[in-house]
Amino acid sequence: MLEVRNLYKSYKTGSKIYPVLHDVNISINDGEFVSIMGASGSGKTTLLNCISGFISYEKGEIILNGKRLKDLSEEEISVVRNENLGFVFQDFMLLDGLTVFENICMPRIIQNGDWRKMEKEANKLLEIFNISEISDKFPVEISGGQKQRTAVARALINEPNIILADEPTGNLDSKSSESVIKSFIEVKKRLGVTVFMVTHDSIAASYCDRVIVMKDGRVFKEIINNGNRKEFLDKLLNILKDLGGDNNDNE
Ligand SMILES: Nc1ncnc2c1ncn2[C@@H]1O[C@H](COP(=O)(O)OP(=O)(O)OP(=O)(O)O)[C@@H](O)[C@H]1O
Repeated sequence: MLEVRNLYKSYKTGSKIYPVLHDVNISINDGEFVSIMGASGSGKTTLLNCISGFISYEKGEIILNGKRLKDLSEEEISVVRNENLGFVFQDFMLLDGLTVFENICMPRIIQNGDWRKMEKEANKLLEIFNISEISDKFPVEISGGQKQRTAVARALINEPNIILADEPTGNLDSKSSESVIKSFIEVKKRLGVTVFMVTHDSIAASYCDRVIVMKDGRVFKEIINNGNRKEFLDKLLNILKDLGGDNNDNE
């Protein structure tokens, strides 16, 4: 369970203070796949970075697996980050000199984990994401979609229960985007992992259980997917149209 309660965050530049998040309240259930959308500058990445413990905030609470982030030391936050969270970024962040298999194992190698257990888990992830055949290839030899699926597998090697993804389909064509989103659905179904994704891609968001739309640092609307993806996408597009601005890459 991930909860954000009455969150306020501002940035200070020189003597000026720029408020970015105002009284944000979000609650995400275990195993839910939730997207966060909204115009550029509405505070989506800031919210994700607060949840990751990468940046501080002035007021409010973030509760991850029952732990209030504010009560934790830097060291304890790092432990939560390593054990409970997996990260996926727009730019994949794979190491060019390592194969797909080695990239996936990297977070576990850093932790000096049990090699045989790691190998077994990496093989399971390769199979889930349909990348077993490219496990010995290097990032330069694979497609964008395969790179991102490798990155999702890497995010899961330490068995987190929450994946935080910032624009995971931002650098992909529509077919590769779909393959990445389907990998998140697999993650949710087979491993029960919660996925929280920032995106401008309404097609990608239409696969989610719920979409939270932000406007000017506030939660503007929440839309629940009742199972009809086409209907959900139409609803989403209408809300984004009402928002105006550059909030939708698919229009
Ligand atoms: N480190 C920072 N220092 C000062 N201001 C910042 C900083 N990071 C972000 N901002 C400002 O905070 C606001 C929210 O930024 P944020 O990146 O969270 O928005 P976003 O909704 O993720 O935007 P985008 O969709 O373009 O990625 C913007 O006005 C941005 O300029």
